[in-house]
Amino acid sequence: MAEALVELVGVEHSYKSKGGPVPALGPLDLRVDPGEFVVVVGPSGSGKSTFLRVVSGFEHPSGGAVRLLGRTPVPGRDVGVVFQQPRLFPWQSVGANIGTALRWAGVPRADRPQRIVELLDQVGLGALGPRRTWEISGGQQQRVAIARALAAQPRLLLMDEPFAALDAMTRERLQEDVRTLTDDGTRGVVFVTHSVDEAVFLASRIVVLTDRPGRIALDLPVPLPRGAGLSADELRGSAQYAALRGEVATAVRTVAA
Ligand SMILES: Nc1ncnc2c1ncn2[C@@H]1O[C@H](COP(=O)(O)OP(=O)(O)OP(=O)(O)O)[C@@H](O)[C@H]1O
Repeated sequence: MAEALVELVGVEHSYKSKGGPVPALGPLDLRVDPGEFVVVVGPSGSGKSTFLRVVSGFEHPSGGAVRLLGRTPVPGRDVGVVFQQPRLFPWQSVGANIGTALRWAGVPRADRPQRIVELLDQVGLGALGPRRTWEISGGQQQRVAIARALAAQPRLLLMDEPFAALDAMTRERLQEDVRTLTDDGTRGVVFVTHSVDEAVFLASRIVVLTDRPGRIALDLPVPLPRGAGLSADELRGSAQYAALRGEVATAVRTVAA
């Protein structure tokens, strides 16, 4: 079996507070392999963000072991992270924002201009490199954030409700693009959302968390077609999509009750 991108064994996390520890996550076991698009869905406060912080290494778990590509995670290495807000540098152009991410990733200066063009193309921003970040829309800013996360060519991309602040049309367009990120089978995505629709559309596998502390209530493969062929509208309109949507929505309602 190929090396796991993510391996969690008995992972749990509690926050310290004046009233004593607040159990937020686990214990849970999870393995994510290359080519998987895992969407973690759960009610508000179920530990979804905690889960991503633990996987990325920004938070050290209170118990259990986290392995990213077989090693203890180091924040900022191995993974690309996209947050709800794009967090761009407003004093830099769109291209320079991506250039900075390439510099952090250790890409030689001479190679950066070509990589900036490629990354802008990949996220559908073609000619917008010279623009300032405030001269582009919210959806375009989030595309820049995705390009920055892809700059280091990470095997694993972590996304924490990245489209929550966007209008419905922009969100759907970005979902269609992001859905293809695992198509070549080398990369994995772990995506957190509270939207069942978003989960069913994006995921190759859905993990439903229980109410706090978040444990795995349901771990469900999503057999919807991926890659070229079916249009997004056909997919969303299919009977299989509706059935899965119903199953996941029921699971989320049950754990939140
Ligand atoms: N720094 C902290 N100190 C104490 N408790 C915390 C802290 N951060 C989060 N929590 C608690 O841990 C639980 C999990 O929080 P987390 O942010 O991971 O949930 P979430 O599923 O991402 O929520 P949402 O969907 O509302 O963003 C929550 O009940 C929250 O109140």
